[in-house]
Amino acid sequence: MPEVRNNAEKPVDRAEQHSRETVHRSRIPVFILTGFLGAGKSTLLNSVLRDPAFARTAVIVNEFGDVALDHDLVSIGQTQVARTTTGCMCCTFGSNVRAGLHDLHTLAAAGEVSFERVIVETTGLADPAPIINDLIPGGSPAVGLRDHVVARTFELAGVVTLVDVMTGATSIENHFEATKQVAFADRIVLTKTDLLPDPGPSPDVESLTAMLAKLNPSAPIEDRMATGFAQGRLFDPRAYVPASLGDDVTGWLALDEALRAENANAPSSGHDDRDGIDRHGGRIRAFTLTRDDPIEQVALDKFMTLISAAAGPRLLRVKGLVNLMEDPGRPRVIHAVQHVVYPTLLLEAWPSDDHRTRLVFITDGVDPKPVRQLFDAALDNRLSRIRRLLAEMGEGLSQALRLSASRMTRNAS
Ligand SMILES: Nc1nc2c(ncn2[C@@H]2O[C@H](COP(=O)(O)OP(=O)(O)OP(=O)(O)O)[C@@H](O)[C@H]2O)c(=O)[nH]1
Repeated sequence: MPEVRNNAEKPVDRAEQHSRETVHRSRIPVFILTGFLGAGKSTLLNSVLRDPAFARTAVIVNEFGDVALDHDLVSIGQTQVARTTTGCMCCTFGSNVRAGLHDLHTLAAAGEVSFERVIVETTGLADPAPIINDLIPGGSPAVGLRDHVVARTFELAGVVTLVDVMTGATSIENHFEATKQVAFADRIVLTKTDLLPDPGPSPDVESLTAMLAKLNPSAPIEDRMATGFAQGRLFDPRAYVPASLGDDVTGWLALDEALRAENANAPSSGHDDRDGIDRHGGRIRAFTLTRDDPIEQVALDKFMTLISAAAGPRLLRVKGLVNLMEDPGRPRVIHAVQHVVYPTLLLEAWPSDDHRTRLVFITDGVDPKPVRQLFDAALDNRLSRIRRLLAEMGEGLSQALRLSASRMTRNAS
């Protein structure tokens, strides 16, 4: 197990002090739980929600793309309440975190629910700036009664960022969203240290920790797998003070406001294009593969192996519920994060009436069409078609890689 130290003594003391203060708050604390795709947000959230101390917790889960799956994968207890929002929260104009909070407030005012904290799980691709701006005094201006109600009722109390030790460094190097998630954190948690090949100090984790400390010198860094790690403490109410996180953070918040103001003033083309800002550079795609009939385990395994070999790190995330022919009453949950395919989990029952196989893909520059074709060919065991598609995908992907490399070279010169 790597030794992960708190990287800055003074700010840790300050953060601890905030946590210990008995603050009589008039507003409900809201925590942002973020981290790049597959970092382990839902896993940690599920674990926290099982703690009786978190019985009065409301959850907002935001998902990239149109198909919500996390609401089936985040298990809430009887007294907890969850809301799912689809469409990337950071790209939605006037981010819909305020809409979600207002919805919770309305339910609470009607006496239908009661909660003492809210945890917002962002998409793995979220740029935290617009979400934070919607929740802090002096951030995005309140437009209308709804925003005023939210500002009077809720306050941002912390930003917890998870970093996967297997893929964290690559994600930070390749995706600016991952960098910003780290920089905006007031708590950082390393996940998946149990997957490291050797117990004991790891040079990779040490260099990742140094990278994180450089991006964010004040947030304490903890290891989710370390003895004594207290996940509940991550959600101790405290004051979230962006200015204490450095100039980059305050600059990004200001830039976000300017971007939103510019977008709001842009003339409408009639296509409602002011509804959102694509902050992910147009390359990131989310799509879903579905199958009505149960599928064979062997076909599923074949497809997952082929697609992860063909698309490699451009396959940012796959998650899904699978209806297996061998055991149709109990869905399998599958997860892949970049090149890492995780062991399949078994659910004892379907979480809803929808028993179709649904696989959500988030990719970087990978066209959905050949992925769909490969899925169909693998499930129907059409070997010659699989071979042809793989050859075409290989060529298509290497062309895409060459293009983006030449674009990067042009931009750099
Ligand atoms: N071994 C190990 N696996 C983990 C850990 N945390 C998460 N996982 C696994 O990593 C995969 C992704 O975890 P999730 O919790 O779904 O990740 P996420 O951040 O919610 O994913 P997105 O919402 O898609 O960004 C799942 O297979 C988890 O079981 C960990 O600390 N150790």
